[in-house]
Amino acid sequence: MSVIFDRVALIGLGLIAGSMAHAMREGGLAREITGFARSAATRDTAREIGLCDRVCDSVTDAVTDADLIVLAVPVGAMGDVAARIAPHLKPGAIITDVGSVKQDVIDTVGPHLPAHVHFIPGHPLAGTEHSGPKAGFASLFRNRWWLLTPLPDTDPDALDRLNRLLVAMGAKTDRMEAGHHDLVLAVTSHAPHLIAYTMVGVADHLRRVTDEEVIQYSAAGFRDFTRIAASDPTMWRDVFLHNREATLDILGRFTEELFMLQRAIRMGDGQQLHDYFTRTRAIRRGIIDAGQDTDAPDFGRTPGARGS
Ligand SMILES: NC(=O)c1ccc[n+]([C@@H]2O[C@H](COP(=O)([O-])OP(=O)(O)OC[C@H]3O[C@@H](n4cnc5c(N)ncnc54)[C@H](O)[C@@H]3O)[C@@H](O)[C@H]2O)c1
Ligand SMILES: O=C(O)C(=O)C[C@]1(C(=O)O)C=C[C@@H](O)C=C1
Repeated sequence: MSVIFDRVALIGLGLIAGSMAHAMREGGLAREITGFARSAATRDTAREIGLCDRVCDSVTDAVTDADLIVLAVPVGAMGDVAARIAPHLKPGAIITDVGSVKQDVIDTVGPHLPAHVHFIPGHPLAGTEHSGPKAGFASLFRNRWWLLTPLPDTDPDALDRLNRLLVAMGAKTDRMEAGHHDLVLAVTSHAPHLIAYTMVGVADHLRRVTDEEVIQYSAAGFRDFTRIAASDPTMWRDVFLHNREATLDILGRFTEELFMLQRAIRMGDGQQLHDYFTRTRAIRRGIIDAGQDTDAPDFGRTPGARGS
């Protein structure tokens, strides 16, 4: 692999930035990686494990002379970070983010950035329930989608260069309109996380009645919920606050379906339950047949260039 960016600045040194650092180093994709995180403890840990070539104590130092700046902080912090770094950005620099929500990030980051940089919002559809500088690993993005939501006037050369980096880190890339992205992710990621949080909350209430049995005998389905419900509280608070409308839309639909199934159970309508589960099984099999079993199904993405 060859160098794609001379200097990359990672702002926020958690799971996603850390995984990018490992993947870029493994592939020799950047000549120098600088990093900054808000908390001194996180910066110290990042230094201890040698996550970046240079961990800076100020965000200004981290972005000065950077060719690529990656905003990898919770969605609610993106606007503030953009405002702080804006005066220090090199002309021609590319700024991307990895936030799980796109329209809100465009609305809060975009207005701070000078006209002489290229802002290309993005979102890797890859993660774990772990967070922090020690959570990252080089293969996180391998064979996973990385969606880009470029603005209409985005410079094609800048887009191509960023795309090359993402593909070199192992990702499959696609483009999507930001509002559409937020609706798709509300279905495939945001609402499912809220449902997992709720289910674990219900089990926690029940535990007070049944003592330890809920935990001791937890079956595979519930264990999957607990894994997801262990995800970072700040990140997920911000996702729901900043993708509010799409999430509420999907939760409204979810509640209607749940009531319908609840009624079928109450009425003993086995046929309705069986038909419903047959349809959902076909969806799962369709995902596997399409080779997407590790990622989100295609909910009518807008057509766009694929990176791989
Ligand atoms: N975790 C996932 O599964 C996942 C997947 C895809 C995208 N994302 C998105 O990536 C972003 C980062 O998530 P993560 O999982 O790496 O989180 P993380 O909690 O592991 O890391 C976040 C980092 O940001 C730092 N930070 C927080 N506020 C800051 C601020 N104001 N200025 C500077 N640094 C600040 C924290 O110190 C921490 O180092 C989020 O926007 C999230 O929505 C997460
Ligand atoms: O695998 C997980 O733990 C995840 O939740 C990752 C996951 C998701 O698939 O929903 C979570 C949030 C993101 O923005 C992208 C990916």
